[in-house]
Amino acid sequence: MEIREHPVAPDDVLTVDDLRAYYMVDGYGISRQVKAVDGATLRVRRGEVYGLAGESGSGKTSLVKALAGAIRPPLQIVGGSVNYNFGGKHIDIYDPAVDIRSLRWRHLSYIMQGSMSVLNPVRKIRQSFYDFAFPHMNMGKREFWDTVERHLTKLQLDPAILMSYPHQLSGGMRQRTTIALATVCHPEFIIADEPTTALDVIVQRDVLRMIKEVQLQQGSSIIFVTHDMSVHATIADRIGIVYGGRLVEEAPSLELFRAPKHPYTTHLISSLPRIGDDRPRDSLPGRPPNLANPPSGCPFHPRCPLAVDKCKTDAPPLEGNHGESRVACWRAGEAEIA
Ligand SMILES: Nc1ncnc2c1ncn2[C@@H]1O[C@H](COP(=O)(O)OP(=O)(O)OP(=O)(O)O)[C@@H](O)[C@H]1O
Repeated sequence: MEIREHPVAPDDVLTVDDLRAYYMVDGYGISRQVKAVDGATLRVRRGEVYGLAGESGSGKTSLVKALAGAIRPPLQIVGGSVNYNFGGKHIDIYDPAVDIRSLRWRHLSYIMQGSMSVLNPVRKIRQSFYDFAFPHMNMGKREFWDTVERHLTKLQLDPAILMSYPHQLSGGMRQRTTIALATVCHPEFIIADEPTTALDVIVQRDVLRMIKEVQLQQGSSIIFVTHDMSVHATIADRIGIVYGGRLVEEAPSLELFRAPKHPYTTHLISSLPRIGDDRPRDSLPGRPPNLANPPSGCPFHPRCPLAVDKCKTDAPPLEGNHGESRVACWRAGEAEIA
């Protein structure tokens, strides 16, 4: 594996430039490209929680698969780059000389959607820890089990769960166990795709608290994916909004919630329930774009209340105009929160 000194920005753990990942689909003799990730450029800093938001089908999962090096056909990388800075070493994840398996668990942990299924249903939890984590820990068995128990205790999980079968745990416990498993090797970077989606609100809160705890204890950087903006408000330091396979806005969380600049973000925030305000919320007319045949210009223009002619022909670049925020919109900042 080629490991070079990282050339830039020592505080950035992840540097993504113009990443494009398409599904190459053949059906009835016709080939189509689904442009699920269409030119993503972003940075994630050491120790930060970067939230990725956007409605179903916008491309969040495809983007994080590309970031985790978990690409399988029909998804293909068609351009751009994904670079990590692990402990000062620069790793281009799509360099053929890089063995992604050697990065898993210790450097890069990917908690994929429905990840509770990694727990083998017919074996005790203990066995899953042994199978997945032990080979990466460089220690003897006794020290390994001591480390696992300490880790579980720190995350407020009873080590007795090691002797349970997955079906004996509630959904929330299973998800927390999966997160404990994914973090026992102290990875520098964690990608978690919708880890709280199937859980009720109370259990969701426990899982979020646990993820925050991992970040504080281990100093890991985290990309956290959810369509639920209220979860982002709880956990994310910065948020990227994905629409139609593109990043359309990015800002520190407080700034994004206080003063969203993209009309789509403004809509997402206006739809959040507010205490004492039970007025019905307007839904967004129209449907998300078909990424096999995306609209010309800005992907949001067919649904945008502010669209002008230029939006139909010219795709706006994702640009920062002040501070840390970036937005891709010709009419940035003109929509108001309802
Ligand atoms: N195996 C596949 N073949 C073809 N197209 C796909 C495939 N998987 C996903 N897509 C398409 O890629 C686009 C992005 O999907 P993706 O799952 O990344 O979105 P998402 O924002 O994560 O949505 P969700 O939250 O529902 O998972 C969608 O248009 C989807 O239909």
